[in-house]
Amino acid sequence: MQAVHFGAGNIGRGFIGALLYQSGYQTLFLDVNDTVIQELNQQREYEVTLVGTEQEIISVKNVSGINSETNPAEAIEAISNADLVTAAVGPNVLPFIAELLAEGLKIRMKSSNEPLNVIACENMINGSSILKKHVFDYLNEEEKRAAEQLIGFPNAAVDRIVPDQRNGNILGVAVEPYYEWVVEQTAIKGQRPDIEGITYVDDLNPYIERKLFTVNTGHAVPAYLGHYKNYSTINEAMDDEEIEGVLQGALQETGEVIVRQHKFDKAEHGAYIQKIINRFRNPYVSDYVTRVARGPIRKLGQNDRLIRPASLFIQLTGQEPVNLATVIAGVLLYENDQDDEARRLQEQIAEKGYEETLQSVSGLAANDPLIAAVMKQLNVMKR
Ligand SMILES: NC(=O)c1ccc[n+]([C@@H]2O[C@H](COP(=O)([O-])OP(=O)(O)OC[C@H]3O[C@@H](n4cnc5c(N)ncnc54)[C@H](O)[C@@H]3O)[C@@H](O)[C@H]2O)c1
Ligand SMILES: O=P(O)(O)OC[C@@H](O)[C@@H](O)[C@H](O)[C@H](O)CO
Repeated sequence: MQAVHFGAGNIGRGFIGALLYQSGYQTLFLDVNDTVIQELNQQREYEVTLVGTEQEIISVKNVSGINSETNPAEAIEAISNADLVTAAVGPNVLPFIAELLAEGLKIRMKSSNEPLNVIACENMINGSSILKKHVFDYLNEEEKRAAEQLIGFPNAAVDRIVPDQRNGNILGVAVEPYYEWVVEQTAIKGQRPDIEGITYVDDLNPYIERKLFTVNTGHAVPAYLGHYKNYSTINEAMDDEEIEGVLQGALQETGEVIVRQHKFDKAEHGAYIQKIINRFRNPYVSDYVTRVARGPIRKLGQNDRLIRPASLFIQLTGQEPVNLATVIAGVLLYENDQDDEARRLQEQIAEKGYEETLQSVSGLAANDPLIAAVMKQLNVMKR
């Protein structure tokens, strides 16, 4: 079985590629990083090291790559012949892979009636549905009708902490042992892909919101407050009692929302929160605050890990989400010249000020109580 995966980065190699190999797939990675593609084609395998109290090494074999920027024709052909397409390129990159994907799907739909599923494995709500919309921009009406019949875009939630690799080994990845890959089975066309480790569910919404608003909201706390306090790694930030306090508080706030919205059991959710916090403390995983804080404009988006649960918390409880407001203030204070979005955010702040910038990137109305709550915390932090 042949899988085509967009994005041979951290999660692509450290999670999706490993599970696909263990389930018997040959995986062809499409990426624009030529060094990684060349190395994949030379080595034809790489190691994923599960780091915890004990180490385990998985040799991921049957892999190859195509530089989809310099060699689009081969990439399109590979897509047209695939048994499964997956992607982990980052939410902002999905529009840029859509045309190539659409070209591959057009060829496939002309030559075969075999269904195909495309799974976007990004930290976002409705990632595959959003990718589908971008792909459909490149199809005519007849192609869209055929694609509605044959091409599934099931949404997914993926969870495994895969830090940037700084060990000089281009392909090898050190990852935490924990993982979760939940896929919306109702949107699948044809047979469910038989991948060991996927949990299929009818309604993904509770799972993606629980993941995004616990793991990713939580992760944002040591990232932004850690950077604010001059720590460089998540582990260092996790040793700071004040940060730990905001983390616990923020996850109580998002927990209130998740339990009420999705009827999760309160005690079970409490245990889930503590398990997540322990994952951030894993001393064997060395993760930099700048990776976890990357893309601050995206992270202040209306449906992302901070604004959405904070808004829902206000709506549902009528109270101020003091801890989430503190993290959002931390995002507004995030300065990092190496991060394009952080630079752009600070440029906007210099031009329009914090309040107007927050409104424009989050889509919140000027009189939204969350804006006032964030400004209150920002003033405390700037003192
Ligand atoms: N790293 C994690 O811990 C983790 C965990 C869960 C989910 N995710 C999500 O997975 C996605 C990828 O994250 P990552 O950490 O692997 O990032 P990454 O930067 O390590 O990998 C992204 C890869 O996409 C490639 N890419 C960029 N533009 C491309 C294009 N046009 N076509 C093909 N490839 C392209 C990049 O070269 C890179 O190799 C994000 O949405 C992230 O939120 C990451
Ligand atoms: O990938 P991002 O930028 O959306 O978020 C940064 C981290 O929180 C994220 O990559 C986590 O490590 C991952 O989501 C864990 O499953």
